[in-house]
Amino acid sequence: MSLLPVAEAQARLFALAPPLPAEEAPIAACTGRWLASDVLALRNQPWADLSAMDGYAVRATEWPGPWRVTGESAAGGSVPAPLPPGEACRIFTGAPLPAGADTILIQENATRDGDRLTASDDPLPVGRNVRLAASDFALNDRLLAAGTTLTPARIALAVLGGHGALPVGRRPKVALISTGNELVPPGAPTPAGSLPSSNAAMLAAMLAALPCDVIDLGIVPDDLGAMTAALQQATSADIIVSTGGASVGDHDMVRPAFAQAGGALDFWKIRMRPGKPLMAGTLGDAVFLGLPGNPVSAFVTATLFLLPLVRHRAGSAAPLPRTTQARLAALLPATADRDDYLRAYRGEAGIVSVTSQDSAATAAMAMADCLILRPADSPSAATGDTVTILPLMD
Ligand SMILES: Nc1nc2c(c(=O)[nH]1)N[C@H]1C(S)=C(S)[C@@H](COP(=O)(O)OP(=O)(O)OC[C@H]3O[C@@H](n4cnc5c(N)ncnc54)[C@H](O)[C@@H]3O)O[C@H]1N2
Ligand code: MOO
Repeated sequence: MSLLPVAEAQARLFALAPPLPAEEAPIAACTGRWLASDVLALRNQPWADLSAMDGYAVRATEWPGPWRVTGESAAGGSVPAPLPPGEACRIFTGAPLPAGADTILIQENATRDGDRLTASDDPLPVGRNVRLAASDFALNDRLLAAGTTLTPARIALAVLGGHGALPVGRRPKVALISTGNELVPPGAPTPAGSLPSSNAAMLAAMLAALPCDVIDLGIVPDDLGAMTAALQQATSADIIVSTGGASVGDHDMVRPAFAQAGGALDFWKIRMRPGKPLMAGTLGDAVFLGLPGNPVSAFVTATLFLLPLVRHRAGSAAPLPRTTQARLAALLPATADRDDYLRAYRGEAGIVSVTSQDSAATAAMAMADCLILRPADSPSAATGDTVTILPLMD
């Protein structure tokens, strides 16, 4: 198989399975999820012309008074009676204006003597300190579009629009499988020949930022039967992810085990560095992603494929990571025949790639807060050149 370009592999991955069915989730369970359909306003906001300040509702044309203070209007109280000419209504922030009033004189600029009121500042334009009915949004306005992620601000908007629950994509179940005879669980003793398995903990930490449920199926030895059984056990998940055993060595069991378990491989080997041995396919209703075992390769391929796949299946209309442009603080060598995803950080003087770009260099990876995207066959880049970067989650 020839090496597949990254964008093509991402498109093929999304084509393997549609977004999961929608469900109605209470607002408290919506954070970070994606809307399955448009959200319309069930009410006007504000519901009436409301005061934006504590003070007096008056007619601006009667400035500077004197007015006779008659009624009072407070948020949550009853709608005040219409305001006769020459009169003012004591009013508080968020309260409805009486009919006839059009402007709020704030109390700091008012002189009051009993029920006699005058303005002590310059005339105000009509409508000052008033929030007009439906000026934020009106009944039946489309507040949010399907496929939008529910940020805190959008949750506020939906709630003010009258919603207590929203239609969102179901949370994908993601099963993690670590493979390798050399691996021991985090924190366990590491006799010679063994090392702690870090990939599942790293992937779970990356996935914690997304609306999904992670099931860690633990460490599976480099054994065809054991790996086949682990994959079969994982088919109730929506996404199955393995790390390790993805390459061409005698102990790399993932591809044969996937075939043995009944999986249909869609692609293997991507034109990227790190991450070349990445593979994907379907196993029952689940989408399978086989990530390389090197921790840096697993990190980069999870950033470019696993997190986007979770977003896609959870209903995102824009599942790919965002990129931006930035200036280099140091030169970069020319690239070879694969796209480079260099681990880098944003320094005071610009972007700096970390010291080691080896796909097993975790100490260097831990310094990175972005990836520099360098297409295959790029010439060297000089200090001050603009490059494309992909900011990483903190
Ligand atoms: N002859 C070739 N050899 C290799 C090729 C190739 O094309 N031809 N590709 C290389 C590339 S690129 C990569 S990336 C690696 C990926 O190999 P695997 O996915 O088969 O990974 P493993 O061999 O199982 O492990 C690689 C490395 O990572 C360590 N590892 C594995 N799992 C974990 C884990 N859960 N936590 C921490 N560390 C882990 C493992 O001990 C190995 O050191 O293949 C190249 N070889
Ligand atoms: O693709 Mo491997 O991830 O280059 O080391």
